[in-house]
Amino acid sequence: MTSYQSELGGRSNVAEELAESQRSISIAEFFEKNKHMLGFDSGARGLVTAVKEAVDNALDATEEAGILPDIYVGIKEEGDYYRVIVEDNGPGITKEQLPKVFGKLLYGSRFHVREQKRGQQGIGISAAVLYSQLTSGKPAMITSRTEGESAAQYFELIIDTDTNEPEISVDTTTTWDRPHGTRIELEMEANMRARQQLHDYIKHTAVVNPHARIEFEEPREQLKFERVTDQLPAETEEIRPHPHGIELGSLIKLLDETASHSISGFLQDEFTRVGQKTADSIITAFVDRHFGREMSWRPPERSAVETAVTDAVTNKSEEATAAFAQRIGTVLTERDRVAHHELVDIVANAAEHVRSESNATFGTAAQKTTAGAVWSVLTDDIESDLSRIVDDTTTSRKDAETIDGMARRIAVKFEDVERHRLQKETVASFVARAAEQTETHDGTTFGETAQENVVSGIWSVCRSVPDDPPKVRAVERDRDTASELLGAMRETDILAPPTDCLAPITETLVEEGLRKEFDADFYAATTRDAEVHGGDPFIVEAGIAYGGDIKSEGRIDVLRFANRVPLVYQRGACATADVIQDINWRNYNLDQPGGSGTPNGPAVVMIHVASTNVPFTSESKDAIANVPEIEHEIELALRSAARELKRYLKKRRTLEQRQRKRNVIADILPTMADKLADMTERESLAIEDSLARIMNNVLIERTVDNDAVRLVVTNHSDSVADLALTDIVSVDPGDIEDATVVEMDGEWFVKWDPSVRSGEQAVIEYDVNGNASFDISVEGIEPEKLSINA
Ligand SMILES: Nc1ncnc2c1ncn2[C@@H]1O[C@H](COP(=O)(O)OP(=O)(O)OP(=O)(O)O)[C@@H](O)[C@H]1O
Repeated sequence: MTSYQSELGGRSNVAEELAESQRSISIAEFFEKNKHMLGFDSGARGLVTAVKEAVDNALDATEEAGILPDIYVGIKEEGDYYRVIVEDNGPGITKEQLPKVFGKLLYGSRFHVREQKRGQQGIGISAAVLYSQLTSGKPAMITSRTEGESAAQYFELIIDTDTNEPEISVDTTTTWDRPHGTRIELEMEANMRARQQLHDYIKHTAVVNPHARIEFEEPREQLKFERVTDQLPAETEEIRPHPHGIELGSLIKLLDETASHSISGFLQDEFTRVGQKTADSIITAFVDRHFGREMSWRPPERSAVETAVTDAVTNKSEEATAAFAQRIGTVLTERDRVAHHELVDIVANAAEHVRSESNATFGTAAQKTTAGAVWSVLTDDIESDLSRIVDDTTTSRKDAETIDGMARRIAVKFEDVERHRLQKETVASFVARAAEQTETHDGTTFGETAQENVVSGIWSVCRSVPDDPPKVRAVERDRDTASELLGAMRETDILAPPTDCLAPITETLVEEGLRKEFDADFYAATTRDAEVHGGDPFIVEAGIAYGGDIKSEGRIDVLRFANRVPLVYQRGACATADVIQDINWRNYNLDQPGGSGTPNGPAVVMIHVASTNVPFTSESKDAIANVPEIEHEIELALRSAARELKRYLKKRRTLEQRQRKRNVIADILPTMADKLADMTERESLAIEDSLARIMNNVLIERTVDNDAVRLVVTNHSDSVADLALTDIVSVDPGDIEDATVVEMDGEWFVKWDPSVRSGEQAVIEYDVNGNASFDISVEGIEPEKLSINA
């Protein structure tokens, strides 16, 4: 860079020279220099990112069109380069859109849409095109066919980085065996060092997209994932922003763009979950913030009110004045408290009342004078009113002197407040100042909680004013007013956003996905209810697989997904990692050396965040940002799945203890039985029967007497046993009462599902002709709780 340091003193020249070298930077130029931001920081990573961007788009496009995805991913070595091919059976892209979709960064259909999609930014696939042209010098080759078109479009293009526009070198038609869809071929400088991540991405994509058929071919390996369901994910709906999640800048932009004039219309038109009632509540809170509320005071004696009115009114007959004064006195003193605007109303209504009764008129000027006079009486002794509020709202016993001191000091501050109309912060500042003065002058502290209580006490008797809220244009023009509206929106209770814009994987499929991928002993899954962050709804799901073939050494594996896309990089920078490390996994019976960090053991944890806008840490969408609302939900989802794991592990431990006990008894019992038989010269005991009784087990016994077979279930446990028994018999047992018999390949499957209560027996009997063999299997009970003598 040119140095201007020697040109001391000639600052204006430096500025001019600098000005000459300043020019705008095209987005494509920017990303050309900052490839890492988009996940193209190395050849190994570039390959994974290119595949990921193209496959995510393929899945989005097919699902949007209601088509079950059929995707081919190929990676081929081409001399020093690699060629990435991704093909889908989606709706295809029109000839007009195609060059921009692939040849222009920040061009896409999802950026402005509040709906759960894999793609968000309109940058992914064009970034892959940019990376490919940068490293290989070759254009992107794209084939696309829309439904019903006789031929497919074929384009070769690069991105002109100066203009961020596509530069088309080939534009022709071609034949293609797919009736509709898109195929993209990119050549790039790359290597297969990230083979593991690539495989993980493809495998895990298949896990959370069981409706997709994915074929994957790379130089060394070929993988095929058949679809396991014909059910497309639930269709998602686009939604408007939620009032709780919007920022001030976005609110002002919406105010600028809306066609509504009133705030009520604006709120109902532009936001989700805002109907007339919610809009009214927001507006009340907005008016409170914008105009303030008016303090209401306890009415004085009726006679004082009447005297004030009589003294204030001139030029009216005595009779009419008395009627006017009486009316005001009656209505006012019937009220618990009265604020300034209420007083004005009371006076106006009294004037109307007197006019209808006696034809005497009290015009606007008379009403104003009257209201002024009554207001003086009403606010004559606000100190004792405030004293009562301070006393009622402070729980710890403050002495009367402190209470009165506070009340007196707050009351003084009302003197300068017109109509006693003020914002809550002003009330708070009055109270804080009064507390300060009380401490200085009386030496008594009035703590923060006590101050807050007094503020709430005063604010709760302040009345909302009837003024109309400002119109949309006025709010949009004034940042402070817009901020007041935003505060009101955030403070109002509003239903959580609808979730039809989200398509969670669902508990069943999370569990099934884990089953497909891991041979474990135990699985648990949770799908949380929707929550909001930044105006966008989101749902967190979590799953745990434990035991079985999962490796037990080292840290547990964590599978992360965002909008059904596996996240394979930046594990440590992800909100999921922070949440996992902060949980005390020892509480859930997992090994966690030192009591913090990722736990050890034979477990895999899966976390899915679905949102209309997943907050990623960067444009490469590798890691979820630390948004507190999302972290909280991740924690709750994980804890819920972990609780099930804990229950399972506890039960397993109990069963293991039970098994150990059984083994010990089973060792001793035969010896004891033999000894006893010897001594008593009786037949030896049926060991299994005794064992079952000692262990409180369910006992299954078969006896065969000549051809008669008797199968008995005795329940020694203290709960009902619902069993599913299958006895495979080598000869035809004929029909059996209470059981079904199915013949298969010369064997008879006797199926019996007895439900046996504690302490009871169930029996079936059948005949076999000749020498039969039996093989029994039992389901519906843990093996540790079962004794079989059959
Ligand atoms: N295979 C495809 N079939 C149909 N349309 C596609 C396909 N690939 C991309 N598109 C269209 O091109 C647009 C741009 O895709 P791109 O990958 O650049 O961005 P995105 O998917 O919207 O967001 P992100 O940058 O987060 O990936 C998409 O929004 C979509 O409208």
